[in-house]
Amino acid sequence: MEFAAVPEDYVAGFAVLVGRPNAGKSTLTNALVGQKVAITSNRPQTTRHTVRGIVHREHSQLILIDTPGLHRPRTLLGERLNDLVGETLAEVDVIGFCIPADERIGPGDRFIASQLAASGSKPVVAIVTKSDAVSPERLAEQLLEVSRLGNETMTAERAAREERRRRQADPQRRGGKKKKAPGPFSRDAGPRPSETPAHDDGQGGWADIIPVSAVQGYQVEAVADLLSTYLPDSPPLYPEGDLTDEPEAVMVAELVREAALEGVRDELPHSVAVTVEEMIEREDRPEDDPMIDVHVNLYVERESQKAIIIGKRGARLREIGTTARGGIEALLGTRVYLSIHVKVAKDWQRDPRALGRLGF
Ligand SMILES: Nc1nc2c(ncn2[C@@H]2O[C@H](COP(=O)(O)OP(=O)(O)OP(=O)(O)O)[C@@H](O)[C@H]2O)c(=O)[nH]1
Repeated sequence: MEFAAVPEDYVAGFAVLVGRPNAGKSTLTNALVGQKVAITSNRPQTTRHTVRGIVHREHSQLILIDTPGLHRPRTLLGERLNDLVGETLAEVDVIGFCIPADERIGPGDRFIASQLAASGSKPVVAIVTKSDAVSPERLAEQLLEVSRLGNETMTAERAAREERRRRQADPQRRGGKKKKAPGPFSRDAGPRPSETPAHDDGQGGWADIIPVSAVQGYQVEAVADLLSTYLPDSPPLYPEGDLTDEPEAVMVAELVREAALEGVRDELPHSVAVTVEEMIEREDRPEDDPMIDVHVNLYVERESQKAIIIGKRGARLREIGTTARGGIEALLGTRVYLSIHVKVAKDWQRDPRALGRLGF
């Protein structure tokens, strides 16, 4: 691409949307990018893989990374998800913390806020999502509560940081005997660089707070503008027109997984995983009507779950296949033959080798 044509004040960089499951991250990503790239569903935690959307503007390029909901780890898989989120936070220029307008701020939000405050070095914009779902009065209240949350978590984190610094500067306060004066390379020599706040927004809380409705398109542009103000001067990082750089196979797997979760009575989002074994163009097809053979494995943890997925005489599995095939055909732009093999992989969530095989 031709960088010489880029305006002098061009900015480009990475943003990540975090928030508890169902907070509206995927829907907002899609609204910002203007095309469906992440997978949305009304079930929590469907977004396992990092899916990027790119917002191209005349003077900016905002690369959005959509992460799974940051949450308290329960299983090894949960821990992996949180690791992934931690790594992503370190790589971005700005963090958008999504908090839905139509739910009270809860322990999940507080947990995430404290994690963000502790990681400390990146500006955090609080985005109050689904603002169409509540009255203006309730929205105003929620904005106040979000601002309060920012003040509480950031202030508490700063106090804790200050306390750590004091303890390190004064060994007696740590309850031990008085030691020799610390040498220059000792841990007691003062605050370590990582404990110095790299970003101080001067407000005691969030870098900014903004309400949005991804569904009604209210303030979507404003969110893109606001996030872009935190990007560094840089030429575009991706050629224009790239909406996602996610490998197709990952999207295909997500489409199958999403279809498999729809309509399942019990919430089993962590018990289903999908791998794409093969995607090959079928030979001997007319040139104007190609077809791709897609073979996937759908893993569940128990025989009982396998029975749920397959359904009576295979009825559910056929439905899953039809729904997923529709999405995959739209994605690939050709006809698709989809075959799904349902397999039981016992306790795959707790088995690191199985997790590796499944791409985590
Ligand atoms: N009314 C309204 N509903 C919304 C809006 N944005 C998202 N939703 C709904 O909220 C639900 C969750 O949205 P997602 O975008 O899948 O949420 P998420 O945070 O990506 O969820 P996970 O993938 O589970 O982390 C879906 O049913 C959406 O239709 C909005 O602006 N207004």
